[in-house]
Amino acid sequence: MPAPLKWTEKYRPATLKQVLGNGKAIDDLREWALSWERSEPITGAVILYGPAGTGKTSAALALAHDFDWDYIEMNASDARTAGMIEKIAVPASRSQTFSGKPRLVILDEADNLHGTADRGGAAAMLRLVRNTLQPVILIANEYYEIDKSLRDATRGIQFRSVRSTTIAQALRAICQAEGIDCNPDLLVTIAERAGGDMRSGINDLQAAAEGQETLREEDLATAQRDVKSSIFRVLEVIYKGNNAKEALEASYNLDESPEDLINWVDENLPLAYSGQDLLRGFETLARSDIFLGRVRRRQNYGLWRYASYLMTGGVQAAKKERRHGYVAFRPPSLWRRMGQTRKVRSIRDSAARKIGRHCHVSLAFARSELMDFVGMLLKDKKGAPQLAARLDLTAEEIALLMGSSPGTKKVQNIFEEAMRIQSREQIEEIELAWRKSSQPTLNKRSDGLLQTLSVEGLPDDETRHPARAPAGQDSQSAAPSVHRPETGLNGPEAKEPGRRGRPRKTEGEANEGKKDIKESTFKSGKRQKSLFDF
Ligand SMILES: Nc1ncnc2c1ncn2[C@@H]1O[C@H](COP(=O)(O)OP(=O)(O)OP(=O)(O)O)[C@@H](O)[C@H]1O
Repeated sequence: MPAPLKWTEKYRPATLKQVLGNGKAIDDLREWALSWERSEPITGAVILYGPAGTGKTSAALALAHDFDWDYIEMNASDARTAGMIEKIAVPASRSQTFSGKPRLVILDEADNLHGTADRGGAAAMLRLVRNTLQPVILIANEYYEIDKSLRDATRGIQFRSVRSTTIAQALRAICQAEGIDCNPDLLVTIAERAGGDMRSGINDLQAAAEGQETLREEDLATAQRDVKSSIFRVLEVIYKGNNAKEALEASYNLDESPEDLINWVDENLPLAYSGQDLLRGFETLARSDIFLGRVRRRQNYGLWRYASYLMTGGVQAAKKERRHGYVAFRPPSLWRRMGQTRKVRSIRDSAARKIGRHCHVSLAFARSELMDFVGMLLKDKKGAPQLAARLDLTAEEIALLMGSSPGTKKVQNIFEEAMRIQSREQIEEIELAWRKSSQPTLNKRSDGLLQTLSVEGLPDDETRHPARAPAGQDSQSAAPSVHRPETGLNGPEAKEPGRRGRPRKTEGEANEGKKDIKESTFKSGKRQKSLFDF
């Protein structure tokens, strides 16, 4: 059964007028857009910043709708940010649309670059906003987490928490649309609890009211209790309760997979148990881990059930001695350690994946046998850019393979030259496609021609062009969405439920996006020079 549509998506404002509150921010945004319409832009880019759930992303999307602009949207916090900004957002920001109207470039989570120490991404974003020929909107929660140079090059527009009366008004409208009879006092309670976060208010209302004819106080209380079913409460039930079924059921409401939950139980077991209880507890946990291993090896998720029984009810049953007193639970230290090296590991794996794909060997083989070899090849000044272009390496990957830092001139030169090689190849492909085409005039039947070109005309060299690469693990997450007003792709289904910020795309959606990128590339065919003029 498909997951029910989140009300936050169902009722996402379609126009700027529908974005409630933050009148000054909306006026500033509109004024900036009008300056672009007059071709006298106040600034190339603006940063919409402020607390979560206050309508920043909605306002950016609504702006594109109101002005009938194409838009391309990317999540800037992705590990491959620098490369994707250079390859997708920069060309999009420097090329004209077929209609001649501006194309809005939206980069969500622009402040997360700093957190992931992605200096390459920050530098790419700075280049983007300084050289853009198209309007760019950066979205962030923390203005001061964004590099100062980036702040100086843009205009900041602040979004503030939404007033509870405004949230209550939105909740009332949703209740009416859903045909639910809602007591206004209850709506005010939900709105006040939301603390200025409209998304949170709408989510709370949905949790309490969906499927009901009338919203009652008890529904609200139950929904609140469910929300509070946090990992700490589940740990409490496991270690302190004496009903195995209850321990298992408590874990059902958690937003954690058994793979994550076992780390929590493992970390906190020595804090909660001692002596023989601790020994038995770890024995049970070890058995649970065996099932998790089988799930991973066989991809048989049915076995999660046994792993979950053992790590919740099983661990609870291992306790013979009743314990009292407060235990300060803590998150798994394994995660803390892994978090410190996660970035490096993800760069290493993504480089190995690209090498493996190109050499037709497994990721493991590429990692253990070929990485050093490729590193050596990259030290050859002449061949390095060509190799980096073939493998589609990012600056971080080149640096890792060469054992240097991404900021060094050597690495930057290879990366930039590789980008130029890729761009040249793209132009050649486009020219080839044009030559192949039997209908060279754009004016007549241009849409059909563009369709033909984008679907059939291009040789599909997946390895060189990540925008067209097969939706592997990494390309999936970084794939941007390109939208044209007439395609109607910007519907509510575009966002994955339950995820903050922009959605990760499914394979199908990512491929859809890639086809659109091709189309919009061709739509700007008239201005190919600027499109590839890095
Ligand atoms: N000002 C608003 N008016 C109407 N609806 C809103 C408003 N703010 C948020 N919402 C609702 O909350 C949802 C999430 O809002 P949105 O994604 O625009 O928030 P955001 O400020 O970009 O949050 P984040 O910083 O977490 O990305 C929207 O889909 C919409 O349903």
